[in-house]
Amino acid sequence: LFLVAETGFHRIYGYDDCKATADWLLAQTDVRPIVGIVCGSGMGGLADTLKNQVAFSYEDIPHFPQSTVHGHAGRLVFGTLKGRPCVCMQGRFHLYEGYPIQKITLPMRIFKLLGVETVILTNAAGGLNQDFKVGDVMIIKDHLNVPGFAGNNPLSGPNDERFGVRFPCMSDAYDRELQQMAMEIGQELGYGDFLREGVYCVLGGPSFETIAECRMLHRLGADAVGMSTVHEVLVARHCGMRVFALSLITNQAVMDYDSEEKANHEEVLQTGKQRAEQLERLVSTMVTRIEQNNNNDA
Ligand SMILES: O=P(O)(O)O[C@H]1O[C@H](CO)[C@@H](O)[C@H]1O
Ligand SMILES: Nc1nc2[nH]cnc2c(=O)[nH]1
Repeated sequence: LFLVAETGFHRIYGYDDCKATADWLLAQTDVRPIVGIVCGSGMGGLADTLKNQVAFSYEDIPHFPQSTVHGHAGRLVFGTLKGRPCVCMQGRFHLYEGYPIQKITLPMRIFKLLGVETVILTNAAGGLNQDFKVGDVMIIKDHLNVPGFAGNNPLSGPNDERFGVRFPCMSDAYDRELQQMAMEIGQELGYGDFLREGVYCVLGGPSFETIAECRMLHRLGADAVGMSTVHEVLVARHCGMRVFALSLITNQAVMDYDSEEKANHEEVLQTGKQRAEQLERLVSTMVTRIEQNNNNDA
């Protein structure tokens, strides 16, 4: 019964709710996705590259939250990428939208119950690493979960063993093989000049960081800062899906009191547009190889 318990004002969606939503979706499409993709701010074009689409507006999907942020269309798109069955969130949810953290990550559990094995997460982020430039693509190798330090973790609350263990390991959160694969594909596609790797730090937002905050995060080992992804990674790993994540560096975090730069969402969306095609090619090539990897394993 605790699965439908209330925490404070918010209903927790449990296994049965996630299953009901997954079954509702599966009843309306023949696509059986093995890869789930989440589009970051301004990167929704990725979803448009899926062929043979069956798309659902978030408002029509039982238990699904609604997108409220510009650059997040609010559609769940099923289809194929180079023949491989995928599902793609054209728009994600963020803490600052006011949703309880468990609701932000609900789609990851629905992905799992749809049959998804590998999740590819994308986001827009500010560059803290001084070697990074706007337009760089950072393969995420690790994260700093700042809201988690204060107890704001989507896995808080009763644990349902059908999803995963009470205390999941996170030292292997980002699949090393997939990171390697992305590097190789990036080199093959001629993206070596703007492909990086690094540590992503999540904050609650919606305000962008102060100069002192950027300096602090940089000293703590973060290469990029944003307001998403990490919560999804925690829930995806908890239920045993493989995770690959990347950040598009859409702006330079301001680290210097002499700087005239000001972070803003328009710049974030604009950079997304400029790199859209290359990101789409990188992700779709990865999807092709992920399938091959699984076949090789079999
Ligand atoms: O992380 P995504 O969804 O790409 O969005 C990023 O861009 C927005 C700020 O411009 C924030 O929501 C931040 O998290
Ligand atoms: N927190 C944060 N999120 C972002 N998303 C895109 N750019 C940024 C940034 O500079 N800071």
